[in-house]
Amino acid sequence: MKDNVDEKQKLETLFRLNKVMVSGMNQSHSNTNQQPKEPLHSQAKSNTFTSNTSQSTGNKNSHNSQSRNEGNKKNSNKKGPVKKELIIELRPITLLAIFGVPFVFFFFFNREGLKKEITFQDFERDFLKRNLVSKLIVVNDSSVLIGLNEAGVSHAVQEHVLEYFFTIGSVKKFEEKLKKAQEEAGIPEANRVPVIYSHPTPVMRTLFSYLPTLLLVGFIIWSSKSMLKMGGSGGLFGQNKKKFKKFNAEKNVKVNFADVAGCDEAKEEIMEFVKFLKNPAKYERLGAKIPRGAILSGPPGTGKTLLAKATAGEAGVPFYSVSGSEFVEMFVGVGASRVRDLFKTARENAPSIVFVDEIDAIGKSRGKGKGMGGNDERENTLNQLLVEMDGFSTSDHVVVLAGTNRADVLDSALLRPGRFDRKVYISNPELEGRKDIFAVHLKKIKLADNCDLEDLKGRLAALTPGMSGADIANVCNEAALIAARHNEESVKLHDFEQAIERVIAGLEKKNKLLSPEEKKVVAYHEAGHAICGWYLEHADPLLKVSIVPRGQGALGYAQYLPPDIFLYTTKKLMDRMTMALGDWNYFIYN
Ligand SMILES: Nc1ncnc2c1ncn2[C@@H]1O[C@H](COP(=O)(O)OP(=O)(O)OP(=O)(O)O)[C@@H](O)[C@H]1O
Repeated sequence: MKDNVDEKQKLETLFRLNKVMVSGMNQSHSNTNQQPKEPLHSQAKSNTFTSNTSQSTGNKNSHNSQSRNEGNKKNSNKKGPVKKELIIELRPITLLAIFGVPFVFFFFFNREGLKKEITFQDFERDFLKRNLVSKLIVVNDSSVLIGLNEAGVSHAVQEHVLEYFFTIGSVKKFEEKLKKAQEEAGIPEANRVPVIYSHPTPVMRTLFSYLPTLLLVGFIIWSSKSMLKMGGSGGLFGQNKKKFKKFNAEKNVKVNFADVAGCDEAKEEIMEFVKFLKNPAKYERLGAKIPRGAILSGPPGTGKTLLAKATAGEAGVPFYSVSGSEFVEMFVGVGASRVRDLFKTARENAPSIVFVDEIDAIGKSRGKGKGMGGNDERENTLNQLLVEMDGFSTSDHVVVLAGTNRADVLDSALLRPGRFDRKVYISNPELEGRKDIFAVHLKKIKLADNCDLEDLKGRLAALTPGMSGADIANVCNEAALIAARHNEESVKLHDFEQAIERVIAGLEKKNKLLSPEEKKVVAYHEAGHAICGWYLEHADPLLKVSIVPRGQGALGYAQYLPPDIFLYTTKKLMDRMTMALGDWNYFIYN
């Protein structure tokens, strides 16, 4: 019995909640002209499809509310304090605190079970004629929700139903049927049931309509945060200063000209800048203008960066270096901004040297590749560089050096006098140059006692024709590594020879086992080269033949010592070709 009462109370509560929900729904979705602040039933009255004058409607409204109040009073007399308590509990805060979670659960998951579909005839007989209806809500022009008055609620509670509804074919027919039914029931026009038209948007549909926007906003926030984490950038639309400042700054450069060997002519050219930076007054007094900058070009590893750094070290000025490729970012304007920032810093710390490595990354001739996706951002960066170089006078005491392997592709605007007016070419070192470079790098290596430095550097220089300064530095380092691998106390000539082989031909492939037959073929092949080299008068002297596989694909190799010459006679070229084609296998197998 007690359970039954509880159940009823719960259901009544639900009715109240349902009423609040429905009234909220009406206020937001009804296609009528209701005033949102008016009580629900009086709002509804203004939407009856019976045609009344506005004055009479107002009267009817007050009449209805009055009768409703009376009804309320009667009902409250019947049910007493229970009903009053229920009304008090419907205050929003109380509602949220006490019924929030169960209500949400109940409303979303259990509502369906408490709905009851009836026919129009049922509605007419059980609700309309018994005067249980307070209003009718036509939802999406397809179904009609029955709004119950207090008596109706009691009826529904007894039936354990939260909502009654019936479906309709068309609104027009429904209206006609309702009108007829009300006439038959003898309901006076003034008391006819108000009809509200509602087109609620399902929660999920609303959510889905906002989903793309929410995803986009989420993505922007996420990418902003992750870029911030990745270092320096202030997000997708907010590149911050940190990222622009991406250049190396060395205030106290330790490298000087003694560390750069084998490029005396280049050093001489650059020396002028050093003298200017050390004593600018001497030049300015005579009205001389010192060149703004120099392009250092040449094959990779010939010491261009080293020379630029040594210039700063020699002059005792700060050195700001950046790679051309670092200017180019996916964001428009970042490159130009970095150039501005770089030059601003250099000017603030003048006298100073700015070095742009791989300047061809931004300094390529403009206009090429237009229409095929030419890189405007690169051009913007280059333009900014040109502007900056024009913008400072020699009195700024900033020298700009740039390194490139491709001076031939540079924009002519860069090379005109007043910008990079000096062009310094640094080639691979020749025998004497290699000796000097070996001397620089051998200084740092612990040599065996029986190694004479003069003799060693001569030998090594002879063994390394065509090598760049970087190759030579690599050979010295490899030799030290090999000696360490063999637990030697010092580095010997043998270690250097192994290092040179490794740098020239690649790593020895110990696992690549050749069959005796294969070894024989490789041996004949290499012997062919060797014998040609040995007997031909103008061929390069042969140094070594090996059938130990090395590197990616070589099964053996023959090493020669070509002299540092620039002109080849016909005889020399013929002998070279004979030696290259001197594959003895041909004679053996044919
Ligand atoms: N002339 C040289 N004297 C002494 N060391 C050298 C010389 N040239 C190159 N090296 C060695 O090679 C290393 C690499 O040289 P560097 O970076 O200056 O070459 P680069 O010409 O700028 O190369 P890239 O064109 O690839 O930028 C140097 O750190 C140095 O150890």
